[in-house]
Amino acid sequence: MTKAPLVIFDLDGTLIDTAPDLAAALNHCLGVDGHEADALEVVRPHAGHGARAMLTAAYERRGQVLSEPDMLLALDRFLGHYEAHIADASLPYAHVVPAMDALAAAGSALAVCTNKREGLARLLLDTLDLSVRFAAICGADTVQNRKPHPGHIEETIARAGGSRGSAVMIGDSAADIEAADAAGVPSVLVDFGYAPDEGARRKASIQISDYRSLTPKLITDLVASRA
Ligand SMILES: O=C(O)COP(=O)(O)O
Ligand SMILES: [Mg+2]
Repeated sequence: MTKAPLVIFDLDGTLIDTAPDLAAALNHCLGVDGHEADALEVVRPHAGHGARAMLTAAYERRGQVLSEPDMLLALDRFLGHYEAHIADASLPYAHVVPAMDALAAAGSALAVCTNKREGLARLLLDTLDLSVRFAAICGADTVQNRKPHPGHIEETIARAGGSRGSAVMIGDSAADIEAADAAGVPSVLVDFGYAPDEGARRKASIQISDYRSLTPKLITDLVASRA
């Protein structure tokens, strides 16, 4: 029997616009070190690559390289602030909640596959009252190898009780699209996320600019294209 479609969402830059709270955590660290805050638009392109990448880029902009011990201290400070303010300003992208409602009503299961730590992903989704929608929430530390490794998507599918032949990955970055490609799963690139590079655009099965395009028919067509 063919399984119901499983729609797997990346989190940062795909399902939730987390950049404002990530930028606030970064600016907290910069402030402690006596630096001026960065504007959200400067930080946004780095927001999908994790705290270490955001800190590295911010100090690079100031001509500085943090030593590993200083980086570990900054990471601790960043994550402490972020956890305490995880959904002060983070919100689901426009139209994604009705799109998930329609997918679920049409029989699709939903899951999250994120390079955020699972605990932070769950805290964010709990705070926004979204966790119950997902058959699985699979973070970077849930698996041995995170995206772009295909194992991250394969483990998400297994935990959600889905199958590779009926799964579709929705993401905003090359890591999402490459992981899907390597797992043999069709992918949808959202072009409003944090890091849609050229390679991701080429490799994605399709691109969307608006969640009103993410219909049950689009998902069944993508699944059928791999059958
Ligand atoms: O936190 C990160 O590194 C990126 O998270 P994402 O995989 O949900 O975009
Ligand atoms: Mg992302």
